Amino acid sequence: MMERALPEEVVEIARDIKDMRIRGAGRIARAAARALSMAVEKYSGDDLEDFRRYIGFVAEYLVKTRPTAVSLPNAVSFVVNPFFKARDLKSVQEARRMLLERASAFIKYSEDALERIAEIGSRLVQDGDNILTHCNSEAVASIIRRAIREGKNIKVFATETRPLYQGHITARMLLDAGADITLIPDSSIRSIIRRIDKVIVGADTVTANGAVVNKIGTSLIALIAHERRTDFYVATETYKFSPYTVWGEPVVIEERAPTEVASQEFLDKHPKLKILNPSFDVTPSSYITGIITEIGLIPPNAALLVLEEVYGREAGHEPIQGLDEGEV
Ligand SMILES: O=C(COP(=O)(O)O)[C@H](O)[C@H](O)COP(=O)(O)O
Repeated sequence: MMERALPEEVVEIARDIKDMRIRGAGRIARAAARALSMAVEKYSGDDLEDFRRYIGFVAEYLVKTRPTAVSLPNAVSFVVNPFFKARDLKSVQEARRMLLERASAFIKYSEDALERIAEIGSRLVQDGDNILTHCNSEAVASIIRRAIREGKNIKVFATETRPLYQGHITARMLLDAGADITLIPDSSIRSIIRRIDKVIVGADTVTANGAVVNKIGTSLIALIAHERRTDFYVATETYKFSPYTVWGEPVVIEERAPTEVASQEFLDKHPKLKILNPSFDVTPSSYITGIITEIGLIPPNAALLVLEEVYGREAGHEPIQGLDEGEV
């Protein structure tokens, strides 16, 4: 792989994604689209072949920041694939325009999708509902905000979401929206579930067979909800459906640093101690009541149909084009 200097703004966004200053699958996807725009704007040459290699390099660099949320490679593919497929481009200028248009189209799509999800999701929320959520999902937050705006009197229970406490972000966000919100320890779900009418969580990846990959602990909540016959919904944009899983490519579960679980001091004191810190888990489709997307409320078993709808006959596997071309 050829190393090449990247604009500082692109490096900074990649670093923010890696270190989770930008986090959540939707925000990560939009940040990647923004980073691609910046990379395009900062390119100063006029050699189309060199520009192709440069964009391929930036695309791969961005995709490598975090492995689990398919929204990231899907956003990058949405922006760069038409460019790599276009055989009639005559100048860098023309290519630049195309990429910038695709990047802003993705960002707009993503923002509009959240509004649609809010609209569709809030129809499921009844006045008086107690809703449980896990981690921090802007798709879920958009539904809850909308339900509150519609005058529904609801209570929200948010898990802390250890080890990084994304539940605190959810609590802050929803307090700002005027929600009645209660923060609960992750381990309290089984004793609290009897008070819950609906669980709504976000997604990092939805597989072709309707399983949902989301923050670690999600599958345990789904299991407990299933045991008690409590509805368990997933709110997600369709660009979190993974075309890569159609032919069985596994979803890589991110393993994060041991220091997120125990302090360096504690680890130094106990050098034989092992730590496992998987960041996501997989909830099987049989525990999921429905998936709330911008194209409608779908049964998890229809995930493959959504992939066909979004990717057409390319749903099998559309890798980011250009990444295996030449030296990139
Ligand atoms: O699991 C997480 C975030 O994990 P992390 O904090 O490790 O990124 C969220 O539930 C999904 O990304 C959906 O979020 P959104 O609906 O905002 O895309």
